Amino acid sequence: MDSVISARDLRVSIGGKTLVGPVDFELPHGSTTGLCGPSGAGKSTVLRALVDLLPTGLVRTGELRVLGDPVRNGRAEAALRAKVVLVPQTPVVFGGSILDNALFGIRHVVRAPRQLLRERAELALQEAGLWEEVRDRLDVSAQVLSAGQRQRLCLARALALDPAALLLDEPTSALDERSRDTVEESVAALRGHRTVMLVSHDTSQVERLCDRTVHLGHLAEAQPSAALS
Ligand SMILES: Nc1ncnc2c1ncn2[C@@H]1O[C@H](COP(=O)(O)OP(=O)(O)OP(=O)(O)O)[C@@H](O)[C@H]1O
Repeated sequence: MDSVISARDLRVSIGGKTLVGPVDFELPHGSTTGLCGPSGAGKSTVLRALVDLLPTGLVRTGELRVLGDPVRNGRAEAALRAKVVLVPQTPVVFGGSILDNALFGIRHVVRAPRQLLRERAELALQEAGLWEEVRDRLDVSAQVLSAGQRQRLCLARALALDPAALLLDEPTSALDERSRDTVEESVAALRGHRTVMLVSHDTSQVERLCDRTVHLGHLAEAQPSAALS
């Protein structure tokens, strides 16, 4: 078993009609893979299919394996949700403190004393490159954070779960240049020791951050299958 995620003939359909795919790819351990394609090609839908969280009516077909184990459509268990974690395009920041937000995922998944969970959350804030900016105000409301800091807080929340794969959906699309650079630095620091799939419209960003690319084509453009370059 060499790949964290393996997708074979993966499609997403609605009412029997293929909406996205077919696509084949592997995410090797420690790789950073760009998922590219024109608007509407299905990048976000593929990420949602990988975490088995498609909107009602959309159905995944084909083979999906996580750490070698097959994931049945609509039947993923909590364990899978902690192994493959999606960070959505718009950061979801809850009403509590910065620390509460970083703890939000592991608190529900890991049974351990709060102090241990806190240590994991703090390490995740370091890994996400946010620690120096928040270490003195962990108990302050997360609502005070800037857009770039919020995106890195969501990254920390995901990293605290120690996921086998991290799926990032356009993490910088809503950010100004300076915030984009800070988020990019955080993603770049994961390279080689985290397994990441990154959706981005920005081809230069994909070149900067990724070591491989999966291209999704439009069905209408008669691309029979997605290609890995
Ligand atoms: N719940 C849904 N019901 C019907 N069609 C949907 C649904 N969700 C997505 N689609 C369709 O699936 C296709 C892929 O959408 P998706 O958002 O995954 O594309 P994308 O490549 O991420 O686009 P963008 O780059 O613009 O964000 C689109 O044609 C979209 O309209």
